Amino acid sequence: MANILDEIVEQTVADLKKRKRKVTYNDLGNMDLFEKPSKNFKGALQLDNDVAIIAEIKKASPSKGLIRPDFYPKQIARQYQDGGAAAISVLTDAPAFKGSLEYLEIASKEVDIPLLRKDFIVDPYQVKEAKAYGADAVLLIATITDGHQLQELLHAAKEFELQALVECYSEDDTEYINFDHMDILGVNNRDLRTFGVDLHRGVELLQNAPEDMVLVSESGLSNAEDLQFLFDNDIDAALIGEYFMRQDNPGQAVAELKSEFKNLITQET
Ligand SMILES: O=C(O)c1ccccc1NCC(=O)[C@H](O)[C@H](O)COP(=O)(O)O
Repeated sequence: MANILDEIVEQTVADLKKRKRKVTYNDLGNMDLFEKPSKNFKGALQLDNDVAIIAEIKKASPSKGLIRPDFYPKQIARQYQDGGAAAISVLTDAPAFKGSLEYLEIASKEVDIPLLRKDFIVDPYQVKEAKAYGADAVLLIATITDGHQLQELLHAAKEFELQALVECYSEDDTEYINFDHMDILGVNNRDLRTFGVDLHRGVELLQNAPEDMVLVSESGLSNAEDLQFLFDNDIDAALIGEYFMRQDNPGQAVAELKSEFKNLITQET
């Protein structure tokens, strides 16, 4: 059955054709940020006695429409860093999320914490593009690639010194992927047919991962109890977009969430 990802990928492939005509694969290597040394995204997610927060710059989404009308990516990136985010995810898909590669570039020039390009990556060109616009890591969605394509994209990430967060949606994905060539695994808690989120299902799926994998829970997270649940299940990081983007000061919201979570786990021990 076709789902929202099929529609997004179809659009991505069409847009990609146009972008490749404007900026060739070789041209990407001549862009200023291409030479910027990559930061350690994976290392930033491995905190002692804590759940790392990957805060997302997200203007809109297919499930919620426009989320943040007053949208200033430079300010948001700075606030996220000041609020204690371990890393920032930047949505660069334009048609479905009103994102842009420019937001990635802006964030890269503003902050020192690692940046994840969150998009629907199906072509090594997009991996090189991520590097050229200042990303330190890329999101690779297992569901929209076959095993061979995923390996090709992981290889491209390695070539451009980017780390990869491989995202799964269901058991079908975790069953076919080859864990040998990856070290950060995410599960998206969102059901692509209903857009409902189920944190427990996501955490259950992450329990199947090899022991040394860095684990990320994505979508629908919004409070300290959610983080506590992840912490109790040995999940390393939480990727949070909408909740922060709906707050007046997204960075302050990161700081408050971190502090509430700390209080909770202090009570627990
Ligand atoms: O956000 C959506 O509506 C969406 C729909 C279909 C595919 C992906 C989608 N979102 C991308 C993401 O994975 C989220 O932006 C990210 O995990 C943060 O989620 P949230 O905290 O719920 O904004």
